[in-house]
Amino acid sequence: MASSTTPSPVLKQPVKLACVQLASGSDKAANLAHAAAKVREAAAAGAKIVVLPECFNSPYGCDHFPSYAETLLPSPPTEAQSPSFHALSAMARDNAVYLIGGSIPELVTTITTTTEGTHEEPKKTYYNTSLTFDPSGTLLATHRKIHLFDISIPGKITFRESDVLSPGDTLTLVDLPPYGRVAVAICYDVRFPELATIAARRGAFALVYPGAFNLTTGPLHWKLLGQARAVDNQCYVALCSPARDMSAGYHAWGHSLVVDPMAQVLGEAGEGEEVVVAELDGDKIEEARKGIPLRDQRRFDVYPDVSQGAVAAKEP
Ligand SMILES: NC(=O)CC(=O)C(=O)O
Repeated sequence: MASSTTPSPVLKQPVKLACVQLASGSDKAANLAHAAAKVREAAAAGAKIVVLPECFNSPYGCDHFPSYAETLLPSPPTEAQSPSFHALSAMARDNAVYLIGGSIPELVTTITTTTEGTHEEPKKTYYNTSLTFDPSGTLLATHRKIHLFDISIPGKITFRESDVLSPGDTLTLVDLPPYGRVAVAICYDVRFPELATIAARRGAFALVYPGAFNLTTGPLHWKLLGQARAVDNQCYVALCSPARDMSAGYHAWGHSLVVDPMAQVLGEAGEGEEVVVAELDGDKIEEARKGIPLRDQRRFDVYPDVSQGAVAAKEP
């Protein structure tokens, strides 16, 4: 059995988190300006942690990733390399909030030598990448979507991010003092419970997923997965979607939500633009863990603890 200890609270003081369910179009500069206005609105509502959706500065789709991709490395990039980096940094700084900046397509260009060794040619690799900034506008963490969205449901939806994107390979934990630690992952990553479990056992008080489910999987799984990750790990979960746009190529489900450690939905958007604000309270995590003491009842003599051993993680 797991040992019985009394860990210190993972969320050290209550904090308001906002999911900004954003309408984005094809004009990147307009998307960034609009995001800035909505982050301001979230901050004015008292949020100290603000979350934007997956691909908040572009339409979502494999055809769009290369044309919207920005160069983030070496960090910090120039304004020309990544206008989104600079816009997100300014949004965090201007509003004095932690900003989990949804995701943007990232371009990494590497120079490779051809097999003949005669000349070099650039190789382009694309990622779906989330940037987290602190209230001074400093970059705290970069998460590259680990599990690419490759699905095929006949007659409904086929999507293959791996046709264009490469997967990230590290779990991302970010310290947000004075509150505590969150995990950041992106959309399809929410379907992989191991990732969430490792993050929670490594002290995350919230699992934050910018995401963009669709009209097939959204109604079936979006809320279910948010509640499942919360109840499995007895922590908060935030899922932040783009607003639905039926004129776009990809129809996002919307329904951004925040779930508490007992799997109760604290706030949920509809389909359109909305800012969902919820107060996260460390006592709720401790109450859930005390009342249903899973952490003391685990049977690591029967199955392994996935959070132990070699995990590729960016620890803060
Ligand atoms: N868009 C995603 O990455 C995931 C998704 O829509 C789903 O899992 O369903």
